[in-house]
Amino acid sequence: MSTLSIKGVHSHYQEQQVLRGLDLTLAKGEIAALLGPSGCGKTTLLRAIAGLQPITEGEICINGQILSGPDRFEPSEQRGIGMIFQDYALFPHLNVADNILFGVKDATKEQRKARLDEMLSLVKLDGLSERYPHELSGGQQQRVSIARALAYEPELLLLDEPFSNIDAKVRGEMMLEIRAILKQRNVSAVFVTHSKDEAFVFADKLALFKDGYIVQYGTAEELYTSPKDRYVADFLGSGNYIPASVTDAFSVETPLGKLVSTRALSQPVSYHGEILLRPHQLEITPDEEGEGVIVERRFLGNICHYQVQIAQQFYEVKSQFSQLAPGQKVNLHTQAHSLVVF
Ligand SMILES: Nc1ncnc2c1ncn2[C@@H]1O[C@H](COP(=O)(O)OP(=O)(O)OP(=O)(O)O)[C@@H](O)[C@H]1O
Repeated sequence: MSTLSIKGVHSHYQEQQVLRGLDLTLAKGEIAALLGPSGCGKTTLLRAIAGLQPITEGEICINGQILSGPDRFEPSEQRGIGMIFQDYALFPHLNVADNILFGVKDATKEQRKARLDEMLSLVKLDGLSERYPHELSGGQQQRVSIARALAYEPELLLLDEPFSNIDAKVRGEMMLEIRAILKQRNVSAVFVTHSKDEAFVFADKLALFKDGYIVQYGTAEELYTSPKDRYVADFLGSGNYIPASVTDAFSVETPLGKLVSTRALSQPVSYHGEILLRPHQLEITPDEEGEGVIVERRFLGNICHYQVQIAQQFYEVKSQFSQLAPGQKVNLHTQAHSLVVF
């Protein structure tokens, strides 16, 4: 049984429809990222799951129990959900221990002490239980907020842009650390972010939003390698779009010649469209008789980014081969892979 199940959810603010029929399921221990540009409805869905936003159609269930539905609305505090916010929302007048134990009711003094020690060790804050929030770094405050949410043993954890106030240098490490804690406790989580890079690092599945819809839901790899449309493809990374005609179930004819797909194409023979080639999928070889010419080169450390012109078309290429200079004649190739045709 999935921990979280969202079916046909709609929600409005006054007259404005903000969520337009969302479906999403999350298995026990899975982490989903709600990803998309500003104003597309990510936070509204998170609030609806938490019971802080009413829904007008559909249902939201945890472990098969309806929390929001046509005739049901479970109050937020009875949903068994923990929340972690961008600004941590710690109580400034409570020390670390009291912040962490705030939601732990119905427990003896010994149980509370044991839970506190377990949480402090989990988030690596042993010895800091007497400190107040203003005596901690941003990263430490974030860890307290995680300990507080987990101390309450939620079925589901909701995180609203939890890393946006963390210094870029420690952000990556912090994300991996929190992900490891959630995996260790087998806690399911839903996480809101604008950033595909954060979603790639932190989540098992991505729900890409657009104007109140989820355009595609799946693993990062599925969305990256098999995007449903150009919106998904572009959100997850840059790409070259090249005119293409389907010649048989596995190949297309393009200005770069015949390209072969390792997976059957869904379009019929004679379909005219475009194929997506990511910059790293193009290989560049110097060739004085080549059809292409390098018009721009940017050195990025471990790779070089080239812009190559062939006839009227420009191609973005990322290559580990850094010896080429503007003006150099080249050819472009791609290895057989699962081609994406739109
Ligand atoms: N309290 C509110 N009253 C009226 N409209 C709101 C309210 N909160 C959000 N909205 C509107 O609902 C839509 C979705 O907002 P939401 O906050 O869910 O987007 P988001 O994807 O989380 O954006 P962001 O990434 O900027 O936080 C937007 O058009 C927003 O203007």
